[in-house]
Amino acid sequence: MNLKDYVANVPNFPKEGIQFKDITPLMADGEAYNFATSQMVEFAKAQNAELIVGPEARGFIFGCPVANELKIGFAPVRKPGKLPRETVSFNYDLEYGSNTLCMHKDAVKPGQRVLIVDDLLATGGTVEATIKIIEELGGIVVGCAFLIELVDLDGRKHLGNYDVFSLMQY
Ligand SMILES: O=P(O)(O)OC[C@H]1O[C@H](OP(=O)(O)OP(=O)(O)O)[C@H](O)[C@@H]1O
Ligand SMILES: Nc1ncnc2[nH]cnc12
Repeated sequence: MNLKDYVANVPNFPKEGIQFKDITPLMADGEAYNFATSQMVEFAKAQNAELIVGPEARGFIFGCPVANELKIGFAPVRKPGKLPRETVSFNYDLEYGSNTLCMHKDAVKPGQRVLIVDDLLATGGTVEATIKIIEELGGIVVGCAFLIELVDLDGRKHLGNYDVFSLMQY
């Protein structure tokens, strides 16, 4: 299966100059969606992940099915003001704009093996912020899995010591 057949490129969204990768056609096709999450499940098994962490909102789309298939937990990374209990937060820059991300303080157990799952690696700011939060909470990041990697933006420069898995590269 060629997963790229299920990704629509949208020029100049949400800003001039951005080539936006729209994953909704992939999500709409049950076979393609299942194929993509199954590949992430295999990576999660190989890394002996005990918890999946996914950033709002598109990280939920891939992280939750992976966690559910493995019968392990999922912990959300969210934008400020969304999580109701005590949080840890981190600021970062995006390909378009900047952001702050938060996790509940008790979302990760000290020593727990955590796999980060998201739809897309661009500049790497989101995954770097997520790693910082997980490690502050005492978790061990055993890898990062993405549906799409935008290689020209070199997000891997933030991920030198981590195992990175991506299903499609542009
Ligand atoms: O590698 P980076 O440069 O950090 O970019 C990648 C992030 O950007 C997108 O999320 P976005 O912040 O647009 O939020 P959304 O998932 O809620 O649309 C995408 O889903 C990744 O999480
Ligand atoms: N080019 C892009 N397409 C889709 N999501 C993104 N998140 C950051 N950059 C993106």
